Amino acid sequence: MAVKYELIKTCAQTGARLGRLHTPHGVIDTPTFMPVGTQASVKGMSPEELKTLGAQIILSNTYHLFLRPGHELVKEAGGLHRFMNWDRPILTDSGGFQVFSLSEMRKITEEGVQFRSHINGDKLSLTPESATQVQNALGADIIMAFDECPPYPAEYEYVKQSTERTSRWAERCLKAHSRSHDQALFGIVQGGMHADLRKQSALDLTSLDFPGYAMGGLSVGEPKHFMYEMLEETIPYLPGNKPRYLMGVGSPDALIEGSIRGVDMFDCVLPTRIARNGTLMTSQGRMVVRNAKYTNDFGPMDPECSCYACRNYSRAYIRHLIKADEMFGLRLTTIHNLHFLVNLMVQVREAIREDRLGTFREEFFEKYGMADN
Ligand SMILES: CNc1nc2c(CCNCC3CCCC3)c3nc(N)[nH]c(=O)c3cc2[nH]1
Repeated sequence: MAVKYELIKTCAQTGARLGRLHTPHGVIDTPTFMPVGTQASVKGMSPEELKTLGAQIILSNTYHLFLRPGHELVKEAGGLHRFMNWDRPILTDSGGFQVFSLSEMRKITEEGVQFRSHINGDKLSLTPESATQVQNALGADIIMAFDECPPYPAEYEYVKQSTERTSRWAERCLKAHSRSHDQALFGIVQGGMHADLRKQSALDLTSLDFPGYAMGGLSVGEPKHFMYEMLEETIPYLPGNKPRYLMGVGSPDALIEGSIRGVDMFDCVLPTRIARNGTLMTSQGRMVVRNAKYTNDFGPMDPECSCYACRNYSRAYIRHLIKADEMFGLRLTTIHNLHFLVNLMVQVREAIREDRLGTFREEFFEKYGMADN
């Protein structure tokens, strides 16, 4: 088994678990937050900086790399690890979600999805087979089944048909997956906001015995309590000895709430995306450093943070760089936000080890000010 999940312990206070995910490119401590590098780069970050802030695995994406530069080129370069000089684990998403969030003119059939490139308008298609073959060529350690993420809200009947088709697609991915690359193919549970469809999807996928399972179709605009309810309706039907990945989730409160419910892996573009407009996640809650009130503030962005940006630069300096549209400003805010979430998961793992994640949740929410996150 190329990718193996080792359950270390379950938190006595909650349903959270401490684990280690062994992959051909190294070990990942779980629960883990995975920085997103959509186009084979975590925007503005070097691999060395990512390692310094503690990233153990990063994400990339089939849809984007299929369109540009093309998976054959990445394969010719020796695969994604060589191409981007990242020698730790990589996970690639299968592209289905991005087709729907990025491209126009798309058409979905039993065969797969037809769409126009958002870059040059070319007519393209992705199927369970081709999405799997692209990911095999890219060479990530963990690859995702090709699925449809139903829109939210959506009619029950639509979600039912879509979820059943996603289960048929998952079987086709398994058949197309070439095992020569030592990669692990994870299944993706769908089912919208319907407990019965979530259960059926989980049963369909676990009958195919994947090495890991993602929960998709969430973090699509639904109220957060719907997401948490769907986790509670799904996770009991997933095997305890396999990792669980909640796709597209990464606000601090959701990482804690998801971990409490037994999620092991998270990814989100939030920290890098909000960093690019000068919004920071700090121990005191969110802070917009470009705000005029920081003009003469010569203290660190977050007094409790030990990241490179907070140790060496002031709010006034970073505010100046962002106002002056200096690239270095966005690099510093990105370094901080990624370090904040990676470090949050270090604290979550510590709390699980010491059976106090429920208490940690209360303390964190109190300080972070669970207004908007
Ligand atoms: C933000 N919310 C959200 N994201 C979802 C995503 C994307 C997760 N992030 C992937 C990275 C971002 C670009 C490179 C890889 C989802 N992906 C899939 N395949 N299926 C979902 O149901 C699915 C559902 C998701 N919900």
